[in-house]
Amino acid sequence: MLRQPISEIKGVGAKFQEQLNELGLFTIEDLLFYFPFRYDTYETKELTELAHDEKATIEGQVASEPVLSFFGRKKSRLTFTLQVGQFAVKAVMFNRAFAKKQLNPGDTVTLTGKWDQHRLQITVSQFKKGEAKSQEPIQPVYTLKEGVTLQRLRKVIKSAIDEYVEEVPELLPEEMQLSYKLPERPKAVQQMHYPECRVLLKHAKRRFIYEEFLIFQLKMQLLRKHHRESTTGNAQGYNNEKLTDFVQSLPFELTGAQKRSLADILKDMKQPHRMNRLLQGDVGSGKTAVAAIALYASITAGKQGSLMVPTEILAEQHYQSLSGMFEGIANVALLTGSIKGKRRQEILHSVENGEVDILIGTHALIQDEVLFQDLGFVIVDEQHRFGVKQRRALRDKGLHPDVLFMTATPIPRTLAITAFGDMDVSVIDEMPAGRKPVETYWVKGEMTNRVLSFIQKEIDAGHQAYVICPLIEESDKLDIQNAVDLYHQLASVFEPKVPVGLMHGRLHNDEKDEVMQQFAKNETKILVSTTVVEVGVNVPNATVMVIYDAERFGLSQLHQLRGRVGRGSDQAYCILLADPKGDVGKERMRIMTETTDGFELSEQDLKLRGPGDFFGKKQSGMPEFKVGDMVHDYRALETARKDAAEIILEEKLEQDRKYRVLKEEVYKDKSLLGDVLD
Ligand SMILES: Nc1ncnc2c1ncn2[C@@H]1O[C@H](COP(=O)(O)OP(=O)(O)OP(=O)(O)O)[C@@H](O)[C@H]1O
Repeated sequence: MLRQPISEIKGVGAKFQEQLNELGLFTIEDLLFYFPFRYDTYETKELTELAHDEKATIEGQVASEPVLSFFGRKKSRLTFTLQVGQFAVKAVMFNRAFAKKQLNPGDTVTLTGKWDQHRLQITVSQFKKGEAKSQEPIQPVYTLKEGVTLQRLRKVIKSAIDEYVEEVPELLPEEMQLSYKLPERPKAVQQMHYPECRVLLKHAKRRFIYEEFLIFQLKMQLLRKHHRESTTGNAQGYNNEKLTDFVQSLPFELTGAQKRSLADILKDMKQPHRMNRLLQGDVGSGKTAVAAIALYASITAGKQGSLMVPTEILAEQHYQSLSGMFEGIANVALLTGSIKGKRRQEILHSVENGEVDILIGTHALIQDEVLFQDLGFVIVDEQHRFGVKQRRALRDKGLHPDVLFMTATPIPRTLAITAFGDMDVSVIDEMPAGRKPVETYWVKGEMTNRVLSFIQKEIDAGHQAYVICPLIEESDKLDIQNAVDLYHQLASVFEPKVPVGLMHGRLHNDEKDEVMQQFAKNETKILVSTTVVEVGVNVPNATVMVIYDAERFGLSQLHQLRGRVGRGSDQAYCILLADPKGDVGKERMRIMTETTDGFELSEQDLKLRGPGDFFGKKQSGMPEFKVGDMVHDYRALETARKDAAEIILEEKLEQDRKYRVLKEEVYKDKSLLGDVLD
């Protein structure tokens, strides 16, 4: 019955039906689940608690004879004084001349309207004689379209509820409803539209938030399961002994979190299905170390591995460090867009004939000409910078390579489990021992000289510094000009005693290599750079990070930049040079100085910017929820995720009749039925 068209409802004629259709409302069910986006409450408050310029409801006694005046054509204004406790409030009503007769001095009335705190004035949009208590306290407000007024929509929804709400099917089995104390579905629908009180509304919302998240999680996890079962993958029989030797040869002991992540990865490798895992960890937490070990494991299984990174600088850096690590035990090669001609052909050839064990590179790795002999393992660093297509292209090069995505961007867990609900996630939530949090200071532009002498002091102590110049998004030309200017400026202050290097995106690759090498070898002491050093660059001797015009960066980016220092055991410093104008800018600077925890920071960033902005709109691919909010309702999201996992593990949708309705709802999504994965 709920699937019947809206026209079945009394009072919905052809025209109204069309207008409702434009709102996406076709069936009675659509209408019942067209929830308000906001609720207006007409609960009275003390005058002192009212917010200026906001809607308010007040109750008081008419204290003066209402004065009616006319202006324009047919327009009128009615004013009177309302005594509210000890305050005399001026009430103004437009175009309600009729009300003059109804309002007599001494009458108790309840007025709703826009409150002007400064003038103690209310511009009335609704009035009612009598005390506030007799008013309906909570009013639903819906998204509307031309021709559909709020009153009309409320009325039709009311009719739909009166006649059909009992037919709304219960999706959740009783045990679930009971354990979370969720109201029954038909009752909850009713409360969403016509809440009797705040508490009941809250429970109704809670119910739909959970339900929405649960269905979403079930879909994501079913996709993941399907993905596993339908891909053959390869069980990689790595050599445990060799692996242990390798881990022991590292100059440090793995942290507990690194060990746990590694165990997750190795377990996936052994499974016959394809690994699809996200390795997430704060900057400098040691993801690359884990990746290297995993790559080695794959090599001991007789496969080739590949590491794909977002910038050439990073590719070069990983190439240097992995070549060192694997010296004598594996053959590492580098392939980037700038390696051309004969050298390129040679590399391509040795990748194809299996001489190369590990290929490191940028997007160049996914080009058609690159063929592997037997690609078993692919690591994609900074995954959200790669499109889905690119990831797939690389994956398709091997038979069924295991894929590990790494991200240094501290995606809040809430978002990770939502956005990547179809992946397994390992988190490195522990820093290597001996790390000291980076001390962060926010200083005004006028203090630049003091900052420069601080840099000098650190250099005297044997350390090095990064100086990041502002990023100008619209123009990387200007960006580079900035870097060049700043470089000259600093060189004139520090050189020749203290050599300064310059890095930016427009440099030739050979030049980039050289600049980076000089800095890594401590030949240059200060590196002036644009944000190209943002990700992954690892020079543990650098202890100072100065960021010019820091207010132009988002929190996550500042954190990434800051992560370039504090990678060794020496105390490191991050200095934010900023003169933010707005509150958000100031707030960002304050947060940066207060926390070095990337996860906390990104949660804060999310609050300041909203989820859409977090990954950048285009890349976001974030699901949209009707009732739930991923940030505020993250606990419900977590619970739903766990419950969904259990339901799937125990095959309740298939086996348990109590889950039949839920199953139908989940499988309404056609993508779960066809072969549409990846
Ligand atoms: N368990 C450990 N103990 C001590 N040092 C470690 C440990 N693991 C990694 N390191 C060192 O810490 C530094 C950062 O590690 P790594 O580059 O693996 O981090 P990351 O998470 O990849 O960093 P980023 O996100 O910034 O790229 C490196 O110099 C590395 O050698």
